[in-house]
Amino acid sequence: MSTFEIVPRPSITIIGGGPGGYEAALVASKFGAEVTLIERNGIGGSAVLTDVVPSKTLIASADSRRRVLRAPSLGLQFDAASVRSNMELIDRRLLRLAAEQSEDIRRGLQNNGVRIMMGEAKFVEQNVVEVTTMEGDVEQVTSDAVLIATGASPRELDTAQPDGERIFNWKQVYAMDELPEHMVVVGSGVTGAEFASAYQLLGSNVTLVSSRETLLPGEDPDAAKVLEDAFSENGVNVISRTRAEAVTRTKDGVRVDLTAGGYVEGSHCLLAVGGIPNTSQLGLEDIGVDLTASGHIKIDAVSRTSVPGVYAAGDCTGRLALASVAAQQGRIAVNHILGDVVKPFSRNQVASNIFTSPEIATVGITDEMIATGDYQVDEYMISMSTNPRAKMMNVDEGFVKIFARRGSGHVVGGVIVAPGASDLIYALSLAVSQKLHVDDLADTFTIYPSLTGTVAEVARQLHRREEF
Ligand SMILES: Cc1cc2nc3c(=O)[nH]c(=O)nc-3n(C[C@H](O)[C@H](O)[C@H](O)COP(=O)(O)OP(=O)(O)OC[C@H]3O[C@@H](n4cnc5c(N)ncnc54)[C@H](O)[C@@H]3O)c2cc1C
Ligand SMILES: NC(=O)c1ccc[n+]([C@@H]2O[C@H](COP(=O)([O-])OP(=O)(O)OC[C@H]3O[C@@H](n4cnc5c(N)ncnc54)[C@H](O)[C@@H]3O)[C@@H](O)[C@H]2O)c1
Repeated sequence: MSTFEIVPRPSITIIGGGPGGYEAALVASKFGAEVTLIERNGIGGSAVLTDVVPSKTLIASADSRRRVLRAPSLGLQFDAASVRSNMELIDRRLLRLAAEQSEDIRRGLQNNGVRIMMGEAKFVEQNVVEVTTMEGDVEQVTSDAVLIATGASPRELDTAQPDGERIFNWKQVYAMDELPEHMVVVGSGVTGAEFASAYQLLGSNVTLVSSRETLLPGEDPDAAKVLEDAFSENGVNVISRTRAEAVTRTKDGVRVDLTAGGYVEGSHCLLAVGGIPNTSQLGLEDIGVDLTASGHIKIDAVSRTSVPGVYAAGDCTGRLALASVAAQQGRIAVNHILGDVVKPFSRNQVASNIFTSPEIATVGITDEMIATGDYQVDEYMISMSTNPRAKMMNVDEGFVKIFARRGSGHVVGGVIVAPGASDLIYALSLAVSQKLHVDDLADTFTIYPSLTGTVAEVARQLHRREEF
């Protein structure tokens, strides 16, 4: 007799086909659950179709142009004026990549036996979800548990309505025939900073309207400073401590009125003023799911909502809006539903990367958390400009910083600002998740010459000699 004959096959309904939903669906179906995934737009979610994949593909083109234009400093000679960004080709490529990835995920789900329903879902009861399909048919799905992974949408300002021609939100920006002559980016969070960096590197003039004193509020201040210097050096015009009051079309472009007075004109405007959770049309109030004041779904560390059997993951929960976090929360929910070993979600181990030039990667405890006084750490930072490989590559900006628990010497966090920081951070991420000691990092072989040499060097500086 097989296990499935003894234990009934649990059924799980998942609303939303982004990383929070599709990762959970894959894990659940592999472990024998009967899974229905409902998606109203496209499999892969916003992450694959409009947010992560297109923006990072755009940035890959921008970064290639940056490297080509820097090549003369390495002794290469060519006509730099001919290195132009063809937006039509760039946008076509990134949309194709996004569509292909969506299709890969759809195939993977189907191969694993997940039932995919394309349509809009809402709760009827806590274990009954009603789906209105693309064709207008209505069907009810009843299951043992429901996972909500409905993501978020761009926040809109009444006085700055995107029209998809000159005024964009981040989902609309990939339909341009020509490189914007002057892109005004509103919002200096991660989205605004990444797009400002990308369009400048592609060859646009860029103005960034920042409501704060510094760029990247909440991120590592040393890293934000490196980016501010890079923007200043590259000619990105940052207007700080003012908000965009209104954005309107002019004859040839856009005009952005500022709350501090005055205005800035450009050819195009990109609004990057944050997101709002997709939680309002789901019938959550009817079944008693608790929401925060901002409309996010309240969950605990194993992704449970206030209603038994209803779980939530990803951007709709407002806990670190990252694709990797959404996927982990979804996997945790499934493990909990299926009664498997569950490791609760821990903010203190999350790694993230800001894909500007240079990249900014962070893991574990942050400067902001240390400032609360809850964590006692020793920290050390070395500039990348001292690294031999960086010199060979003509990299003169960036650093490695490590936080070690004071007294024990265990690595609890770190920041890497460098080209390829998104890959370099893995060593620190492993150290944080496996509770390695700074001496473990220091004693691990690195390649000479390599950027990771600086990771080991920072760890060596944090070594404490035992007193005899
Ligand atoms: C410009 C940009 C760049 C980003 N880059 C990165 C990055 O590089 N790395 C990173 O980790 N994160 C990045 N993020 C964040 C990342 O996109 C999100 O954290 C991630 O998409 C969250 O995944 P999710 O599954 O919660 O939601 P989503 O990816 O938004 O998927 C939710 C899905 O649910 C569907 N849905 C909603 N309501 C319903 C309903 N009622 N019925 C059926 N379906 C519904 C939606 O159509 C959507 O497809 C970026 C965000 C932005 C805006
Ligand atoms: N590489 C990545 O992993 C990546 C990339 C993009 C976004 N994200 C995630 O998505 C989430 C959202 O980031 P975001 O940058 O889209 O939103 P955000 O809410 O973090 O930043 C929006 C910024 O716009 C400002 N703002 C609001 N109204 C304004 C106005 N009228 N004028 C000027 N500024 C205004 C806000 O003060 C805020 O600083 C973050 O958690 C981020 O981590 C991740």
